[in-house]
Amino acid sequence: MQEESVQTAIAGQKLYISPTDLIYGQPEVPSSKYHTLRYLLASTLAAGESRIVFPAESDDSEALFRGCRALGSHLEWEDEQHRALRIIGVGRPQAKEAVTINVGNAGAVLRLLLGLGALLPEVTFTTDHPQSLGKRPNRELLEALKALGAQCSAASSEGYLPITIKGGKLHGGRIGISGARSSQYLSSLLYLAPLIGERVEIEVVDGLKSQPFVRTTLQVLQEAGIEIQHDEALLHYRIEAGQQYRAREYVIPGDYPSAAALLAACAVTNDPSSELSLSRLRPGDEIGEALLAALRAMDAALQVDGETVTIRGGRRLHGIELDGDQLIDCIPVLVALACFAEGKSIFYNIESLHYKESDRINDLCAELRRAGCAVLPQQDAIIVHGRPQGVEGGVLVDGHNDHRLLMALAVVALRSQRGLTLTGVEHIAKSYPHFFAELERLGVGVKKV
Ligand SMILES: O=C(O)C1=C[C@@H](OP(=O)(O)O)[C@@H](O)[C@H](O)C1
Ligand SMILES: C=C(OP(=O)(O)O)C(=O)O
Repeated sequence: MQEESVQTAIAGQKLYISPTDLIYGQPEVPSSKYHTLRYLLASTLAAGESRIVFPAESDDSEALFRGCRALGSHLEWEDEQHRALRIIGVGRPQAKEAVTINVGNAGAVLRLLLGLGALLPEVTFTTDHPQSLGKRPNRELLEALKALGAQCSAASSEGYLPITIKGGKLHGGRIGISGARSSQYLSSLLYLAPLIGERVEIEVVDGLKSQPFVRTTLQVLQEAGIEIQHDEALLHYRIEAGQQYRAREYVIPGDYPSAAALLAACAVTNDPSSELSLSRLRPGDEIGEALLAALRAMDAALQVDGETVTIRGGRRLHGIELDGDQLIDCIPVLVALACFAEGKSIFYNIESLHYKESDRINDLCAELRRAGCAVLPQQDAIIVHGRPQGVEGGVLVDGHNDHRLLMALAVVALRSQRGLTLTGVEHIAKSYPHFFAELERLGVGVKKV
């Protein structure tokens, strides 16, 4: 078996992650994927020049850049280090001819662009990830767009890609949208509604999952000068016509779900000298606060100083009961951490994890069990029986096209006796291309196999 050191994870390669007792350093946390998406779209929809400092760089960002350009905006890096992006926005999306957008594996990018794409005469959305994004539903959103006057056709009745929308002439009115499987459908309609030219009223039916993302959407829309009236429960919205997105400068904070993987990686290590310090983590972020509270509840050694979060290893962790809907993208790494906590953990209210890049309940549990963890998948929960003594490992585990599963499996490898070999590692690039290289810099043995 030939082994060499890792720089980037490429297709077809496997990575062996060693058991590791000690990690140490100040890793650079990637920029927030949630804010990059929202600020870039707001800038695309504003007439004039906007500037975005520290946009996320990842496969999802590349898909977003392609989408913004297809809507008619001009994007340009300000400097060679890619610290800031200048965007000349279009005001209202424009295209003379039919356009095609490859949205990669980026669910939120797809969903938010589906809404805005309905302002174009004809747009087709495709994916080069048919096994992942190609199997995620869009039906409810397409039905809402039809109710606003768009013609939509999809590869299946569930609204799978490829999807073609013939739009252009939309009308307002009162529409319903399901919030049961994804909040992204609602966010999509909230971005579109101000540009329709008539008042739109939206009623969320079936409850609303992932509410923190809707609050982030509303916050960004407000910063962009868009007024949305809504109730406290986030179920009813009224959006008046005649509004315009405002061009401005935005600064992207650090990404909490990426930070969650690093924090869990440190918390799982046995040596009390393990320590990571992460910066650019904005205090007060709803998902961030939920993440820190969950780690504290497990008794991880955390210290917060302004935008810097420091964590140490070598602690006996405790099992938790957690409503996972408040920090849905952080659940896989928290489940991985709970595999080494004392006692039982229950992650509940997580049914929407079935509809992510993989089935993050069944696929995650299958791989964790292979590694030696005691986890039980349920329809809307994961139950973990912690094994503080560690797990055997020494097997091949697969990421199921899913960056968050890869991060979770890497965390487990650190506390295994024989390490884990990960397949499908290239999918890490969806949100955190340098994750494995960063682990290696922090002291983890990461080898291409
Ligand atoms: O709006 C967003 O930016 C996102 C919403 C969430 O999806 P759901 O609303 O489908 O849970 C989340 O999982 C995704 O990574 C990003
Ligand atoms: C679910 C995720 O992303 P998306 O829905 O944007 O594909 C994620 O990043 O964990």
